[in-house]
Amino acid sequence: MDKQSSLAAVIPAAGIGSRMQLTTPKQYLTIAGQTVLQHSVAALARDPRVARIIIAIAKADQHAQQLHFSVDVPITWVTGGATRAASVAAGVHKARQLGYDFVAVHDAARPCLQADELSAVISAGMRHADGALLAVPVADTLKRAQDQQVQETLVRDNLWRAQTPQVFACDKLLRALLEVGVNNAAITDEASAIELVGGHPQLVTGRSTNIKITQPGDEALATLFLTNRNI
Ligand SMILES: Nc1ccn([C@@H]2O[C@H](COP(=O)(O)OP(=O)(O)OP(=O)(O)O)[C@@H](O)[C@H]2O)c(=O)n1
Ligand SMILES: C[C@](O)(CO)[C@H](O)COP(=O)(O)O
Repeated sequence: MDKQSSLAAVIPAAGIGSRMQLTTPKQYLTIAGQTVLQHSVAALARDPRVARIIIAIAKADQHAQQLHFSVDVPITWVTGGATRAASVAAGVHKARQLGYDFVAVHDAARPCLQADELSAVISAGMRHADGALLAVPVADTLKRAQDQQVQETLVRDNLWRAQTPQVFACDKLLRALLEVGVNNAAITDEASAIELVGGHPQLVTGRSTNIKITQPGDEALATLFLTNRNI
């Protein structure tokens, strides 16, 4: 019988959240009774295929050790890097060291992920050679501007907003991240690293409720989504 493929989740949680303009990094904000990171960990632990959760935190982090995670999945901590891609690479490297075949990378700052979204992207990512990511088709009319004056309206056909989780074979993702370089500003997500080495990850339609807490006000929206699961 074939060995069953194993999957670890990797959570980049080493950012400072500068756009939120808070003194505490956004992953440690408490919303709906738990920190944003605890919500994200709980969301990932809901899929039985997630065998371990690897969390990349900043070297000087003083918040993570104070948190309790009520999940059955083992948690491993690694030190993140100066960029999101460097933090992800540290987590994927650990996943490979521990013998996992696949990784599901999920931003600490996306606490509203739902179980069916996670399940769909894991299935697609383990099936497609170039992996898969959750994404939402662009619904608004798009303008390119200069000095806040419209220069042109873009054709929005086939444009998607990338989210996480993004699911790839460990070896493939690690090789791509190292080849394109973790300090490369073009690498804003895992799929972009795979694209730059010639891959075509599969898009899995998610929901707009899977927001990334990025700017002031996003935490109120996330609270609303977490407390009203029928939205
Ligand atoms: N060096 C970094 C930078 C970001 N992240 C993580 O990547 C996710 C998404 O990044 P982003 O929203 O850009 O977070 P920050 O970099 O913290 O925010 P900002 O850009 O506003 O400073 C977050 O969970 C963040 O903690 C990370 O692990 N390591
Ligand atoms: C990975 C990501 O969340 C997908 O939308 C996003 O690319 C992170 O980007 P940011 O520039 O760090 O906000």
